[in-house]
Amino acid sequence: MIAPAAIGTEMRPAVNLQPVAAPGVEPLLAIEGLRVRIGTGTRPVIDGLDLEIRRGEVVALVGESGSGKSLTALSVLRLLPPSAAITGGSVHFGGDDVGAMRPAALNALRGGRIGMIFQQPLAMLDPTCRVGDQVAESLRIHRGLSREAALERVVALFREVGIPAPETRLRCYAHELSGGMAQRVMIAAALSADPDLLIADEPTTALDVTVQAQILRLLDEQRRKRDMAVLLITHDLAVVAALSERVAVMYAGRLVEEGPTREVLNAPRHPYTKALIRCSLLQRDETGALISIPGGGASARDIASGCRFQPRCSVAATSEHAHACCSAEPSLQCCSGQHKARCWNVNAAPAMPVVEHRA
Ligand SMILES: Nc1ncnc2c1ncn2[C@@H]1O[C@H](COP(=O)(O)OP(=O)(O)OP(=O)(O)O)[C@@H](O)[C@H]1O
Repeated sequence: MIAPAAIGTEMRPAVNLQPVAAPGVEPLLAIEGLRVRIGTGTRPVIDGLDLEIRRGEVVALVGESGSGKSLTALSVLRLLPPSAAITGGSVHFGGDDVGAMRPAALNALRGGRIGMIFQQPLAMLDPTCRVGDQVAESLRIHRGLSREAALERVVALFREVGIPAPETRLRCYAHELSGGMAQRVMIAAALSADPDLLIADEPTTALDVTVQAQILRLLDEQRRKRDMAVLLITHDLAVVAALSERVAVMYAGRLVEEGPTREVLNAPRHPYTKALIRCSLLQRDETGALISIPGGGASARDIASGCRFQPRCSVAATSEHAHACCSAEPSLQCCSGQHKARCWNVNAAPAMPVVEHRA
C-alpha cells in the first residue's frame, strides 16, 4: 500500500523487511499470512498474520482481549473451535506444513513437539482422574512408555517442576491442588514429551502474585535448561519484560508492532503499544484520572476501514495531518533493525523510554 502523499517528509517509506531468522536458518515456527474467520463473518478475526519463532527463542504475543492471540495459538495446533476456520496463509513447524499434516502427525505435534499450558489449570485437568495418571497418559502416547515407567517419569517431572512429595501428589485429584500446584502439574505434562516449543496462553493470569512469580521463574528455568522456544501469550507487560526476547503486539487481528522486547518496551513506535504501556504502568493524565485507552473493541469484527486503531488513536485525534493518512491502512514499516510498526506516523512518533527490561 502507498502512503497518502499528505503524510509528509518525516515519514520513512515502507521497506522490505528482513525475515527474523538469519538467512539459511529455518525458523522453528513460521506463520505466514494467517487468516481466520468465525462463522460467516465478513471480516477475518485474524487477518494476514506473519510470525516467526526461532529455536530456543521466547516470543511474547500481547494485545487486548479479542485481538486474536488465543486463536493464533489454536491455529498453530489446528485446534480451532468449530465455528472458526483458517481461510488463508500457512503454518510451518520445523519445516513441516501443519495444514497438510495427517491426524497421526497432528497428534504427535499436539502435546509432543509442541507443549501447551493455559490460563485455568484446574479447568484443564480431568477432575475424575488422578493427576499422575493424566501426565503419565501423555508419556504413554508420546513416548510409548509402559504405565509403570511413565509413572516413574512423572515423579521425576513433578520433582523437577517443584511439586513437593511427588510420590504422594501424583495420587491427588485436581480439586485437591491449589491453583499454583495445578499449574505445575500442567507444566510437567507440557514438558513430558520434551517439546521444541511451549505455547503458554496466559499461564499466570489466574494465580495470585506470589505464585505468579514462582511459575514465571519455573518457566524461565525450564526453557533455558531445555533450550525450548516459548510462545508466551499475555496481557501483562511485566511478564513480557521479564521473560521474552521478542514481542509482537496484536490489535484487531493484525500485528501492529514487533521487535526486540527491550526496544519495543523502551521505545514503542505504535500509538497502541504506547497506550498499552501507559495503562500497564497505571499512569495518570493531567486531570489526575488513570489513563485508559478510549473506546473499546480490539476485535477485527468491530473495525471499519483504514488504520484499525484510528478510532482510538490519540495521534490521529489530535493531528489533522495524521488523521488524513490513517484512512488507509499502513503495512508494517521498519523502524530500525528488526523493530517494525504498522503506523504511518511511525518515524514521526517520539520514543518513550518506560519499562525496565529484565530478561
Ligand atoms: N469460539 C468462538 N466463537 C465465536 N467467536 C470467537 C470464538 N473464539 C474467539 N472468538 C472471537 O475471535 C476474536 C479473537 O478471539 P481470541 O480469543 O483469539 O482473542 P484473545 O486476544 O486471545 O482474547 P483474550 O485475551 O480475551 O483471550 C474475538 O472477536 C472473539 O470474540
